[in-house]
Amino acid sequence: MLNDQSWRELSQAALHRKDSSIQALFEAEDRAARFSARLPYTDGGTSSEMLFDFSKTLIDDEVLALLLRMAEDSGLAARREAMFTGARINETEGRAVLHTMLRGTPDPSLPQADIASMQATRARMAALCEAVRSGAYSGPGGRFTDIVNIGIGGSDLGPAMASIALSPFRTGPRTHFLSNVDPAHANWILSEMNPARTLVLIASKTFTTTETMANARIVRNWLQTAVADPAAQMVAISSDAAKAGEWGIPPERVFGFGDYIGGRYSVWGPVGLSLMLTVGPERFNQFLAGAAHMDQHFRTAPMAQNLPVLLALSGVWHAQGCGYPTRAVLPYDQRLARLPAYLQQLEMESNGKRVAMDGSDLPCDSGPVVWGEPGTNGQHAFYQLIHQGTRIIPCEFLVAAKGCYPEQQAQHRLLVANCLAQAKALMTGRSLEEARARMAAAGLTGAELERQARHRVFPGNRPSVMLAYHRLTPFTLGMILALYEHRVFVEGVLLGINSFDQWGVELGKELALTLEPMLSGERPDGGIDGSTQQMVRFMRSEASG
Ligand SMILES: O=P(O)(O)OC[C@H]1O[C@](O)(CO)[C@@H](O)[C@@H]1O
Repeated sequence: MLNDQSWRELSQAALHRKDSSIQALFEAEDRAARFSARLPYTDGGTSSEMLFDFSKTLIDDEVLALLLRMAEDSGLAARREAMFTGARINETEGRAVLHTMLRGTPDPSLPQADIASMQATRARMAALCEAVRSGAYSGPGGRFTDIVNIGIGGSDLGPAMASIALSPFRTGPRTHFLSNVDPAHANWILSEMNPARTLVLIASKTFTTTETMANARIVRNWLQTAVADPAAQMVAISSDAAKAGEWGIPPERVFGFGDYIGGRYSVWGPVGLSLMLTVGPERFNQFLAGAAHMDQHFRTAPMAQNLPVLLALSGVWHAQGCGYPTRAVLPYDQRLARLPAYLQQLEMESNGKRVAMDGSDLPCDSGPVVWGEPGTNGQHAFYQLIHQGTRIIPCEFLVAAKGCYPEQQAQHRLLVANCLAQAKALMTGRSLEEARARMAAAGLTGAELERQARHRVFPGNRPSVMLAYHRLTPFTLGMILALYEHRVFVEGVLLGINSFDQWGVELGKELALTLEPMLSGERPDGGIDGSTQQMVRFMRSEASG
Protein backbone atom coordinates (compact mmCIF):
# COMPACT_ATOMS: atom_id res chain seq x y z
CA MET A 1 0.00 0.00 0.00
CA LEU A 2 1.30 3.47 -0.84
CA ASN A 3 2.05 5.90 1.95
CA ASP A 4 0.32 9.27 2.38
CA GLN A 5 3.45 11.00 1.09
CA SER A 6 3.04 9.46 -2.40
CA TRP A 7 -0.54 10.72 -2.64
CA ARG A 8 0.52 14.18 -1.45
CA GLU A 9 3.23 14.24 -4.11
CA LEU A 10 0.70 13.29 -6.76
CA SER A 11 -1.76 16.01 -5.70
CA GLN A 12 1.09 18.53 -5.59
CA ALA A 13 2.12 17.56 -9.11
CA ALA A 14 -1.47 18.07 -10.28
CA LEU A 15 -1.74 21.40 -8.47
CA HIS A 16 1.47 22.66 -10.09
CA ARG A 17 0.09 21.83 -13.51
CA LYS A 18 -3.35 23.32 -12.90
CA ASP A 19 -2.72 26.13 -15.37
CA SER A 20 -0.44 24.25 -17.76
CA SER A 21 -1.39 23.67 -21.36
CA ILE A 22 -1.74 20.19 -22.84
CA GLN A 23 -1.08 21.60 -26.29
CA ALA A 24 2.18 23.18 -25.14
CA LEU A 25 3.42 19.72 -24.15
CA PHE A 26 3.43 18.79 -27.84
CA GLU A 27 6.35 21.18 -28.34
CA ALA A 28 8.50 18.38 -26.92
CA GLU A 29 9.73 16.01 -29.58
CA ASP A 30 7.72 12.88 -30.27
CA ARG A 31 5.15 13.43 -27.53
CA ALA A 32 2.45 11.43 -29.29
CA ALA A 33 4.75 8.41 -29.67
CA ARG A 34 6.28 8.68 -26.21
CA PHE A 35 2.96 9.04 -24.42
CA SER A 36 1.29 6.07 -26.05
CA ALA A 37 1.80 2.32 -26.21
CA ARG A 38 1.06 -0.34 -28.78
CA LEU A 39 0.27 -3.99 -28.47
CA PRO A 40 0.61 -6.11 -31.64
CA TYR A 41 -1.82 -8.98 -32.12
CA THR A 42 -2.91 -11.45 -34.77
CA ASP A 43 -6.60 -11.95 -35.24
CA GLY A 44 -7.88 -14.41 -37.84
CA GLY A 45 -4.57 -14.30 -39.69
CA THR A 46 -4.47 -10.49 -39.83
CA SER A 47 -1.66 -8.71 -37.97
CA SER A 48 -2.82 -5.57 -36.20
CA GLU A 49 -2.01 -3.35 -33.26
CA MET A 50 -3.94 -1.92 -30.37
CA LEU A 51 -2.90 1.67 -29.72
CA PHE A 52 -3.41 3.42 -26.39
CA ASP A 53 -2.73 7.15 -26.63
CA PHE A 54 -2.59 9.23 -23.44
CA SER A 55 -0.72 12.19 -24.92
CA LYS A 56 -3.76 14.49 -24.75
CA THR A 57 -3.42 14.78 -20.96
CA LEU A 58 -1.24 16.84 -18.64
CA ILE A 59 0.90 13.80 -17.93
CA ASP A 60 4.47 14.84 -18.72
CA ASP A 61 7.80 13.07 -18.19
CA GLU A 62 7.95 14.00 -14.53
CA VAL A 63 4.35 12.93 -13.80
CA LEU A 64 4.79 9.68 -15.70
CA ALA A 65 7.94 8.92 -13.74
CA LEU A 66 6.11 9.66 -10.49
CA LEU A 67 3.15 7.44 -11.46
CA LEU A 68 5.45 4.59 -12.50
CA ARG A 69 7.36 4.93 -9.24
CA MET A 70 4.05 4.77 -7.36
CA ALA A 71 3.16 1.59 -9.27
CA GLU A 72 6.49 0.09 -8.30
CA ASP A 73 6.25 1.20 -4.65
CA SER A 74 2.74 -0.24 -4.37
CA GLY A 75 4.17 -3.72 -4.94
CA LEU A 76 2.20 -4.09 -8.18
CA ALA A 77 4.54 -6.63 -9.77
CA ALA A 78 4.36 -8.99 -6.80
CA ARG A 79 0.61 -8.51 -6.42
CA ARG A 80 0.10 -9.27 -10.12
CA GLU A 81 2.08 -12.53 -9.77
CA ALA A 82 0.07 -13.36 -6.67
CA MET A 83 -3.14 -13.02 -8.68
CA PHE A 84 -1.98 -15.11 -11.65
CA THR A 85 -0.64 -17.86 -9.38
CA GLY A 86 -3.77 -18.18 -7.26
CA ALA A 87 -2.81 -16.55 -3.95
CA ARG A 88 -5.82 -15.55 -1.83
CA ILE A 89 -5.63 -11.88 -2.69
CA ASN A 90 -9.35 -11.35 -1.99
CA GLU A 91 -8.45 -11.13 1.66
CA THR A 92 -11.80 -10.11 3.13
CA GLU A 93 -13.42 -13.23 1.68
CA GLY A 94 -10.35 -15.47 1.86
CA ARG A 95 -10.47 -16.27 -1.86
CA ALA A 96 -8.13 -16.49 -4.81
CA VAL A 97 -8.91 -14.40 -7.91
CA LEU A 98 -8.58 -16.61 -10.95
CA HIS A 99 -10.70 -15.37 -13.82
CA THR A 100 -7.46 -15.40 -15.85
CA MET A 101 -7.46 -19.20 -15.46
CA LEU A 102 -10.60 -19.34 -17.63
CA ARG A 103 -8.72 -18.13 -20.70
CA GLY A 104 -5.47 -19.23 -22.30
CA THR A 105 -2.99 -21.51 -20.68
CA PRO A 106 -3.50 -21.69 -16.92
CA ASP A 107 -0.40 -21.14 -14.82
CA PRO A 108 1.13 -24.58 -14.12
CA SER A 109 1.38 -23.71 -10.43
CA LEU A 110 -2.42 -23.62 -10.11
CA PRO A 111 -4.23 -26.61 -8.55
CA GLN A 112 -4.57 -29.27 -11.28
CA ALA A 113 -8.01 -30.27 -9.96
CA ASP A 114 -9.34 -26.73 -10.56
CA ILE A 115 -7.87 -26.65 -14.06
CA ALA A 116 -9.33 -30.05 -14.91
CA SER A 117 -12.77 -29.09 -13.59
CA MET A 118 -12.71 -25.79 -15.53
CA GLN A 119 -11.78 -27.67 -18.72
CA ALA A 120 -14.45 -30.31 -18.17
CA THR A 121 -17.10 -27.60 -17.67
CA ARG A 122 -15.94 -25.83 -20.82
CA ALA A 123 -16.24 -29.09 -22.78
CA ARG A 124 -19.79 -29.62 -21.41
CA MET A 125 -20.70 -26.05 -22.42
CA ALA A 126 -19.45 -26.69 -25.96
CA ALA A 127 -21.37 -29.98 -26.12
CA LEU A 128 -24.57 -28.21 -25.03
CA CYS A 129 -23.99 -25.59 -27.71
CA GLU A 130 -23.58 -28.22 -30.38
CA ALA A 131 -26.72 -30.04 -29.22
CA VAL A 132 -28.75 -26.79 -29.26
CA ARG A 133 -27.37 -25.67 -32.58
CA SER A 134 -27.84 -29.07 -34.24
CA GLY A 135 -31.34 -29.45 -32.79
CA ALA A 136 -30.38 -32.63 -30.88
CA TYR A 137 -31.53 -30.76 -27.77
CA SER A 138 -34.68 -28.84 -28.59
CA GLY A 139 -38.02 -27.70 -27.18
CA PRO A 140 -41.43 -29.29 -27.72
CA GLY A 141 -42.03 -26.77 -30.51
CA GLY A 142 -38.79 -27.61 -32.31
CA ARG A 143 -35.25 -26.25 -32.44
CA PHE A 144 -34.57 -23.46 -29.89
CA THR A 145 -34.86 -20.08 -31.58
CA ASP A 146 -34.40 -17.96 -28.46
CA ILE A 147 -32.41 -18.03 -25.27
CA VAL A 148 -33.34 -16.07 -22.22
CA ASN A 149 -30.58 -15.49 -19.68
CA ILE A 150 -32.00 -14.65 -16.26
CA GLY A 151 -29.38 -13.01 -14.07
CA ILE A 152 -28.30 -9.68 -12.67
CA GLY A 153 -25.04 -7.77 -12.14
CA GLY A 154 -22.11 -9.98 -13.12
CA SER A 155 -24.50 -12.73 -14.19
CA ASP A 156 -26.04 -10.42 -16.78
CA LEU A 157 -23.91 -7.45 -17.80
CA GLY A 158 -20.98 -9.35 -19.33
CA PRO A 159 -22.91 -11.64 -21.71
CA ALA A 160 -25.53 -8.92 -22.38
CA MET A 161 -22.83 -6.45 -23.41
CA ALA A 162 -20.80 -9.03 -25.35
CA SER A 163 -23.76 -10.42 -27.28
CA ILE A 164 -24.46 -6.95 -28.70
CA ALA A 165 -20.77 -6.38 -29.34
CA LEU A 166 -20.50 -9.63 -31.30
CA SER A 167 -23.90 -9.50 -32.99
CA PRO A 168 -22.42 -9.67 -36.54
CA PHE A 169 -20.86 -12.99 -35.53
CA ARG A 170 -24.15 -14.57 -34.41
CA THR A 171 -24.81 -17.98 -35.92
CA GLY A 172 -27.05 -19.48 -33.23
CA PRO A 173 -30.30 -18.59 -31.43
CA ARG A 174 -31.23 -15.03 -30.46
CA THR A 175 -30.35 -14.07 -26.89
CA HIS A 176 -32.41 -12.00 -24.44
CA PHE A 177 -31.34 -10.80 -21.03
CA LEU A 178 -33.77 -10.59 -18.15
CA SER A 179 -32.40 -8.89 -15.06
CA ASN A 180 -34.64 -6.33 -13.35
CA VAL A 181 -36.99 -7.43 -10.59
CA ASP A 182 -39.52 -5.04 -12.11
CA PRO A 183 -42.02 -7.50 -13.65
CA ALA A 184 -42.26 -5.13 -16.60
CA HIS A 185 -38.88 -6.45 -17.73
CA ALA A 186 -40.02 -10.10 -17.79
CA ASN A 187 -43.29 -9.26 -19.50
CA TRP A 188 -41.62 -7.17 -22.15
CA ILE A 189 -38.97 -9.81 -22.92
CA LEU A 190 -41.26 -12.83 -22.85
CA SER A 191 -43.79 -11.19 -25.14
CA GLU A 192 -41.26 -11.60 -27.97
CA MET A 193 -40.76 -15.35 -27.59
CA ASN A 194 -42.42 -18.69 -28.10
CA PRO A 195 -42.21 -20.76 -24.85
CA ALA A 196 -42.07 -24.03 -26.77
CA ARG A 197 -38.85 -22.92 -28.54
CA THR A 198 -37.09 -20.99 -25.77
CA LEU A 199 -34.15 -22.23 -23.74
CA VAL A 200 -33.92 -20.66 -20.27
CA LEU A 201 -30.59 -20.10 -18.53
CA ILE A 202 -30.80 -19.21 -14.84
CA ALA A 203 -27.48 -17.53 -14.12
CA SER A 204 -26.75 -16.93 -10.48
CA LYS A 205 -23.51 -17.82 -8.80
CA THR A 206 -25.31 -18.10 -5.44
CA PHE A 207 -28.72 -19.18 -6.80
CA THR A 208 -30.28 -17.03 -4.08
CA THR A 209 -30.33 -13.54 -5.64
CA THR A 210 -33.84 -12.17 -5.10
CA GLU A 211 -34.27 -10.62 -8.53
CA THR A 212 -33.05 -13.68 -10.41
CA MET A 213 -35.12 -16.15 -8.43
CA ALA A 214 -38.25 -13.99 -8.74
CA ASN A 215 -37.78 -13.69 -12.50
CA ALA A 216 -37.04 -17.41 -12.80
CA ARG A 217 -40.41 -18.10 -11.18
CA ILE A 218 -42.18 -15.81 -13.67
CA VAL A 219 -40.42 -17.53 -16.57
CA ARG A 220 -41.19 -21.02 -15.23
CA ASN A 221 -44.90 -20.07 -15.01
CA TRP A 222 -44.74 -18.71 -18.55
CA LEU A 223 -43.21 -21.98 -19.80
CA GLN A 224 -45.86 -23.93 -17.93
CA THR A 225 -48.60 -22.29 -19.98
CA ALA A 226 -47.28 -24.01 -23.10
CA VAL A 227 -45.05 -26.95 -22.23
CA ALA A 228 -45.51 -30.04 -20.05
CA ASP A 229 -42.04 -30.08 -18.48
CA PRO A 230 -40.56 -26.58 -17.97
CA ALA A 231 -37.43 -27.90 -16.22
CA ALA A 232 -36.51 -29.78 -19.41
CA GLN A 233 -35.85 -26.38 -21.01
CA MET A 234 -33.87 -24.95 -18.14
CA VAL A 235 -30.15 -24.71 -17.57
CA ALA A 236 -28.51 -23.49 -14.36
CA ILE A 237 -25.30 -21.49 -14.23
CA SER A 238 -24.36 -21.63 -10.59
CA SER A 239 -21.87 -22.75 -8.01
CA ASP A 240 -24.74 -24.31 -6.06
CA ALA A 241 -25.83 -27.47 -7.90
CA ALA A 242 -28.03 -28.53 -4.97
CA LYS A 243 -30.15 -25.39 -5.17
CA ALA A 244 -30.44 -25.80 -8.96
CA GLY A 245 -31.57 -29.38 -8.31
CA GLU A 246 -34.49 -28.02 -6.26
CA TRP A 247 -35.73 -26.49 -9.52
CA GLY A 248 -35.68 -29.88 -11.19
CA ILE A 249 -32.58 -29.06 -13.21
CA PRO A 250 -30.41 -32.21 -13.50
CA PRO A 251 -26.64 -32.04 -12.78
CA GLU A 252 -25.76 -32.45 -16.47
CA ARG A 253 -27.41 -29.09 -17.12
CA VAL A 254 -25.79 -27.28 -14.19
CA PHE A 255 -22.60 -25.38 -15.06
CA GLY A 256 -20.64 -24.39 -12.01
CA PHE A 257 -17.56 -22.37 -11.22
CA GLY A 258 -15.31 -21.93 -8.22
CA ASP A 259 -15.49 -19.15 -5.64
CA TYR A 260 -12.27 -17.80 -7.19
CA ILE A 261 -14.32 -16.35 -10.08
CA GLY A 262 -15.99 -13.10 -9.03
CA GLY A 263 -19.41 -12.28 -10.52
CA ARG A 264 -18.18 -9.24 -12.46
CA TYR A 265 -15.22 -11.24 -13.79
CA SER A 266 -17.27 -14.26 -14.82
CA VAL A 267 -18.16 -13.77 -18.50
CA TRP A 268 -15.23 -16.02 -19.49
CA GLY A 269 -16.77 -19.13 -17.93
CA PRO A 270 -20.28 -20.61 -17.63
CA VAL A 271 -21.81 -17.12 -17.29
CA GLY A 272 -20.71 -16.66 -20.91
CA LEU A 273 -22.83 -19.66 -21.99
CA SER A 274 -25.48 -17.48 -23.68
CA LEU A 275 -22.69 -15.83 -25.67
CA MET A 276 -21.20 -19.19 -26.61
CA LEU A 277 -24.64 -20.42 -27.71
CA THR A 278 -25.15 -17.44 -29.97
CA VAL A 279 -21.68 -17.09 -31.55
CA GLY A 280 -20.59 -20.73 -31.27
CA PRO A 281 -17.73 -22.36 -29.31
CA GLU A 282 -15.07 -21.46 -31.87
CA ARG A 283 -15.69 -17.73 -31.68
CA PHE A 284 -16.09 -17.95 -27.93
CA ASN A 285 -12.59 -19.47 -27.88
CA GLN A 286 -11.31 -16.52 -29.94
CA PHE A 287 -12.83 -14.20 -27.33
CA LEU A 288 -10.89 -16.09 -24.65
CA ALA A 289 -7.73 -16.02 -26.78
CA GLY A 290 -7.93 -12.22 -27.04
CA ALA A 291 -8.18 -11.97 -23.26
CA ALA A 292 -5.28 -14.42 -22.85
CA HIS A 293 -3.17 -12.27 -25.18
CA MET A 294 -3.83 -9.25 -22.95
CA ASP A 295 -3.09 -11.34 -19.82
CA GLN A 296 0.27 -12.32 -21.23
CA HIS A 297 1.07 -8.72 -22.12
CA PHE A 298 0.00 -7.47 -18.68
CA ARG A 299 2.07 -10.13 -16.96
CA THR A 300 5.27 -9.64 -18.93
CA ALA A 301 5.52 -6.21 -20.58
CA PRO A 302 7.61 -3.53 -18.85
CA MET A 303 5.41 -1.18 -16.82
CA ALA A 304 6.18 1.79 -19.07
CA GLN A 305 4.83 -0.06 -22.13
CA ASN A 306 2.12 -2.01 -20.41
CA LEU A 307 -1.35 -1.01 -21.65
CA PRO A 308 -3.36 -1.91 -18.52
CA VAL A 309 -0.76 -0.21 -16.32
CA LEU A 310 -0.72 2.96 -18.41
CA LEU A 311 -4.52 3.06 -18.66
CA ALA A 312 -4.71 2.69 -14.88
CA LEU A 313 -2.08 5.36 -14.29
CA SER A 314 -3.98 7.81 -16.49
CA GLY A 315 -7.04 7.01 -14.38
CA VAL A 316 -5.19 7.54 -11.09
CA TRP A 317 -3.74 10.80 -12.37
CA HIS A 318 -7.18 12.17 -13.19
CA ALA A 319 -9.22 10.74 -10.30
CA GLN A 320 -6.83 10.83 -7.35
CA GLY A 321 -4.23 13.33 -8.60
CA CYS A 322 -6.37 16.01 -10.24
CA GLY A 323 -9.45 15.11 -8.19
CA TYR A 324 -11.86 14.78 -11.14
CA PRO A 325 -14.78 12.83 -9.68
CA THR A 326 -16.08 11.21 -12.88
CA ARG A 327 -14.76 9.70 -16.08
CA ALA A 328 -16.68 9.36 -19.34
CA VAL A 329 -16.27 6.20 -21.41
CA LEU A 330 -17.17 7.05 -24.99
CA PRO A 331 -17.06 4.12 -27.43
CA TYR A 332 -17.29 5.24 -31.04
CA ASP A 333 -18.56 1.78 -31.68
CA GLN A 334 -22.31 1.24 -31.41
CA ARG A 335 -21.74 -2.42 -30.68
CA LEU A 336 -20.07 -1.34 -27.42
CA ALA A 337 -23.25 0.44 -26.35
CA ARG A 338 -23.42 -1.57 -23.13
CA LEU A 339 -19.71 -1.26 -22.34
CA PRO A 340 -20.20 1.77 -20.04
CA ALA A 341 -22.82 -0.15 -18.01
CA TYR A 342 -20.52 -3.19 -17.86
CA LEU A 343 -17.62 -1.01 -16.73
CA GLN A 344 -19.78 0.65 -14.11
CA GLN A 345 -20.06 -2.66 -12.31
CA LEU A 346 -16.50 -3.74 -13.07
CA GLU A 347 -14.92 -0.51 -11.87
CA MET A 348 -17.31 0.87 -9.29
CA GLU A 349 -18.09 -2.42 -7.55
CA SER A 350 -14.36 -3.18 -7.51
CA ASN A 351 -12.83 0.17 -6.57
CA GLY A 352 -15.66 2.14 -4.97
CA LYS A 353 -14.28 1.58 -1.49
CA ARG A 354 -13.29 3.89 1.34
CA VAL A 355 -11.05 1.64 3.39
CA ALA A 356 -7.80 -0.07 2.55
CA MET A 357 -7.18 -3.80 2.81
CA ASP A 358 -6.09 -3.38 6.46
CA GLY A 359 -9.28 -1.48 7.36
CA SER A 360 -7.65 1.95 7.55
CA ASP A 361 -9.18 4.98 5.81
CA LEU A 362 -7.93 5.64 2.28
CA PRO A 363 -5.48 8.56 2.08
CA CYS A 364 -7.05 9.57 -1.25
CA ASP A 365 -10.32 9.38 -3.15
CA SER A 366 -11.76 6.02 -4.15
CA GLY A 367 -12.33 5.13 -7.82
CA PRO A 368 -14.34 7.65 -9.86
CA VAL A 369 -17.90 7.56 -11.14
CA VAL A 370 -17.80 5.89 -14.55
CA TRP A 371 -20.44 6.72 -17.11
CA GLY A 372 -20.88 7.11 -20.85
CA GLU A 373 -22.70 6.43 -24.07
CA PRO A 374 -21.56 5.62 -27.57
CA GLY A 375 -20.52 8.36 -29.95
CA THR A 376 -21.79 9.96 -32.03
CA ASN A 377 -25.09 9.81 -30.08
CA GLY A 378 -23.59 11.39 -26.97
CA GLN A 379 -22.40 14.35 -29.03
CA HIS A 380 -26.03 15.36 -29.49
CA ALA A 381 -26.81 14.98 -25.81
CA PHE A 382 -24.23 15.64 -23.09
CA TYR A 383 -21.06 16.73 -24.92
CA GLN A 384 -22.18 20.33 -24.45
CA LEU A 385 -21.27 20.01 -20.77
CA ILE A 386 -18.05 18.15 -21.50
CA HIS A 387 -16.89 21.00 -23.76
CA GLN A 388 -18.26 24.07 -22.02
CA GLY A 389 -19.36 23.06 -18.50
CA THR A 390 -17.43 24.33 -15.48
CA ARG A 391 -16.24 20.87 -14.43
CA ILE A 392 -13.52 18.90 -16.18
CA ILE A 393 -14.48 15.37 -17.20
CA PRO A 394 -11.64 13.19 -18.46
CA CYS A 395 -12.86 11.24 -21.48
CA GLU A 396 -11.89 7.78 -22.66
CA PHE A 397 -12.55 7.18 -26.35
CA LEU A 398 -12.61 3.74 -28.00
CA VAL A 399 -12.62 3.35 -31.76
CA ALA A 400 -12.04 0.73 -34.46
CA ALA A 401 -10.17 1.63 -37.64
CA LYS A 402 -12.45 -0.63 -39.61
CA GLY A 403 -16.16 -1.34 -39.36
CA CYS A 404 -17.71 -4.76 -39.75
CA TYR A 405 -19.45 -3.86 -42.99
CA PRO A 406 -16.95 -3.32 -45.85
CA GLU A 407 -19.61 -1.75 -48.07
CA GLN A 408 -20.13 0.99 -45.45
CA GLN A 409 -16.50 1.78 -44.70
CA ALA A 410 -16.98 5.37 -45.94
CA GLN A 411 -19.68 5.90 -43.31
CA HIS A 412 -17.43 4.24 -40.74
CA ARG A 413 -14.79 6.88 -41.58
CA LEU A 414 -17.34 9.51 -40.59
CA LEU A 415 -17.59 7.84 -37.21
CA VAL A 416 -13.80 7.80 -36.82
CA ALA A 417 -13.53 11.43 -37.92
CA ASN A 418 -16.04 12.43 -35.25
CA CYS A 419 -14.13 10.55 -32.58
CA LEU A 420 -10.79 12.16 -33.48
CA ALA A 421 -12.48 15.56 -33.82
CA GLN A 422 -14.01 15.42 -30.35
CA ALA A 423 -10.72 14.52 -28.68
CA LYS A 424 -8.97 17.30 -30.58
CA ALA A 425 -11.70 19.84 -29.80
CA LEU A 426 -11.51 18.99 -26.10
CA MET A 427 -7.79 19.67 -26.14
CA THR A 428 -7.50 22.68 -28.43
CA GLY A 429 -10.79 24.44 -27.68
CA ARG A 430 -11.59 27.80 -29.29
CA SER A 431 -10.25 31.07 -27.90
CA LEU A 432 -12.20 34.29 -27.35
CA GLU A 433 -10.22 35.90 -30.18
CA GLU A 434 -11.27 33.18 -32.61
CA ALA A 435 -14.86 33.44 -31.45
CA ARG A 436 -14.77 37.23 -31.90
CA ALA A 437 -13.38 36.83 -35.42
CA ARG A 438 -16.22 34.46 -36.27
CA MET A 439 -18.82 36.86 -34.94
CA ALA A 440 -17.24 39.75 -36.84
CA ALA A 441 -17.30 37.62 -40.00
CA ALA A 442 -21.02 37.02 -39.34
CA GLY A 443 -21.53 40.81 -39.31
CA LEU A 444 -21.84 41.44 -35.56
CA THR A 445 -20.26 44.46 -33.89
CA GLY A 446 -19.87 46.13 -30.52
CA ALA A 447 -21.48 44.74 -27.36
CA GLU A 448 -23.54 42.17 -29.26
CA LEU A 449 -20.39 40.77 -30.89
CA GLU A 450 -18.74 40.52 -27.49
CA ARG A 451 -21.77 38.87 -25.86
CA GLN A 452 -22.25 36.31 -28.64
CA ALA A 453 -18.53 35.57 -28.83
CA ARG A 454 -18.37 34.61 -25.15
CA HIS A 455 -20.99 31.89 -25.70
CA ARG A 456 -18.84 30.41 -28.44
CA VAL A 457 -15.63 30.03 -26.48
CA PHE A 458 -14.39 26.49 -25.82
CA PRO A 459 -11.87 26.60 -22.97
CA GLY A 460 -10.11 23.47 -24.25
CA ASN A 461 -7.25 21.91 -22.30
CA ARG A 462 -9.63 19.08 -21.40
CA PRO A 463 -7.91 15.71 -21.13
CA SER A 464 -8.80 12.55 -22.98
CA VAL A 465 -7.22 9.20 -23.76
CA MET A 466 -7.95 6.97 -26.74
CA LEU A 467 -7.91 3.24 -27.36
CA ALA A 468 -7.82 2.31 -31.03
CA TYR A 469 -7.93 -1.16 -32.59
CA HIS A 470 -8.33 -2.74 -36.01
CA ARG A 471 -11.92 -4.06 -35.82
CA LEU A 472 -14.31 -5.23 -33.10
CA THR A 473 -14.15 -9.03 -33.29
CA PRO A 474 -14.38 -11.76 -30.62
CA PHE A 475 -10.58 -11.55 -30.23
CA THR A 476 -10.41 -7.76 -29.84
CA LEU A 477 -13.42 -7.72 -27.51
CA GLY A 478 -11.57 -10.23 -25.32
CA MET A 479 -8.49 -7.98 -25.36
CA ILE A 480 -10.51 -4.89 -24.46
CA LEU A 481 -12.35 -6.49 -21.54
CA ALA A 482 -9.17 -8.03 -20.12
CA LEU A 483 -7.45 -4.66 -20.51
CA TYR A 484 -10.15 -3.05 -18.38
CA GLU A 485 -10.11 -5.85 -15.80
CA HIS A 486 -6.37 -5.41 -15.32
CA ARG A 487 -6.72 -1.63 -15.25
CA VAL A 488 -9.13 -2.03 -12.34
CA PHE A 489 -6.66 -4.39 -10.66
CA VAL A 490 -3.76 -1.95 -11.01
CA GLU A 491 -5.81 0.98 -9.68
CA GLY A 492 -6.95 -1.20 -6.77
CA VAL A 493 -3.35 -2.13 -5.92
CA LEU A 494 -2.30 1.53 -5.97
CA LEU A 495 -5.21 2.45 -3.71
CA GLY A 496 -4.33 -0.50 -1.45
CA ILE A 497 -7.92 -1.77 -1.47
CA ASN A 498 -9.52 -5.16 -2.08
CA SER A 499 -11.00 -4.86 -5.58
CA PHE A 500 -12.67 -8.24 -5.33
CA ASP A 501 -15.30 -7.96 -2.59
CA GLN A 502 -18.52 -5.90 -2.67
CA TRP A 503 -19.78 -5.38 0.86
CA GLY A 504 -21.30 -2.07 -0.19
CA VAL A 505 -24.19 -3.82 -1.96
CA GLU A 506 -25.44 -5.61 1.16
CA LEU A 507 -27.18 -3.00 3.32
CA GLY A 508 -29.80 -1.97 0.76
CA LYS A 509 -30.56 -5.63 -0.02
CA GLU A 510 -31.13 -6.38 3.67
CA LEU A 511 -33.38 -3.37 4.17
CA ALA A 512 -35.48 -4.28 1.11
CA LEU A 513 -36.21 -7.60 2.78
CA THR A 514 -37.50 -5.85 5.91
CA LEU A 515 -39.51 -3.22 4.00
CA GLU A 516 -41.34 -5.60 1.66
CA PRO A 517 -43.54 -7.06 4.47
CA MET A 518 -44.33 -3.51 5.61
CA LEU A 519 -45.50 -2.68 2.09
CA SER A 520 -47.68 -5.77 2.00
CA GLY A 521 -49.08 -4.94 5.47
CA GLU A 522 -47.79 -8.19 6.97
CA ARG A 523 -45.64 -6.26 9.42
CA PRO A 524 -46.26 -2.95 11.24
CA ASP A 525 -44.27 -0.03 9.85
CA GLY A 526 -43.02 1.20 13.23
CA GLY A 527 -39.35 1.65 14.11
CA ILE A 528 -38.33 3.19 10.79
CA ASP A 529 -37.46 6.82 10.02
CA GLY A 530 -40.28 9.23 9.25
CA SER A 531 -39.46 9.70 5.59
CA THR A 532 -39.33 5.98 4.78
CA GLN A 533 -42.49 5.45 6.84
CA GLN A 534 -44.27 8.18 4.87
CA MET A 535 -43.24 6.51 1.60
CA VAL A 536 -44.32 3.04 2.83
CA ARG A 537 -47.74 4.44 3.76
CA PHE A 538 -48.06 6.33 0.48
CA MET A 539 -47.20 3.20 -1.53
CA ARG A 540 -49.57 1.04 0.47
CA SER A 541 -52.47 3.42 0.08
CA GLU A 542 -51.83 4.15 -3.62
CA ALA A 543 -51.33 0.45 -4.43
CA SER A 544 -54.64 -0.46 -2.84
CA GLY A 545 -56.53 2.09 -4.97
O1 LIG B 1 -24.69 -14.29 -9.54
P1 LIG B 1 -25.43 -13.87 -8.34
O2 LIG B 1 -25.04 -14.67 -7.13
O3 LIG B 1 -26.92 -13.94 -8.58
O4 LIG B 1 -25.04 -12.37 -8.01
C1 LIG B 1 -25.35 -11.33 -8.90
C2 LIG B 1 -24.61 -10.06 -8.60
O5 LIG B 1 -24.95 -9.59 -7.31
C3 LIG B 1 -23.82 -8.99 -6.70
O6 LIG B 1 -23.40 -9.83 -5.68
C4 LIG B 1 -24.08 -7.61 -6.18
O7 LIG B 1 -25.34 -7.47 -5.63
C5 LIG B 1 -22.79 -8.91 -7.81
O8 LIG B 1 -21.50 -8.82 -7.35
C6 LIG B 1 -23.11 -10.13 -8.59
O9 LIG B 1 -22.53 -10.08 -9.85
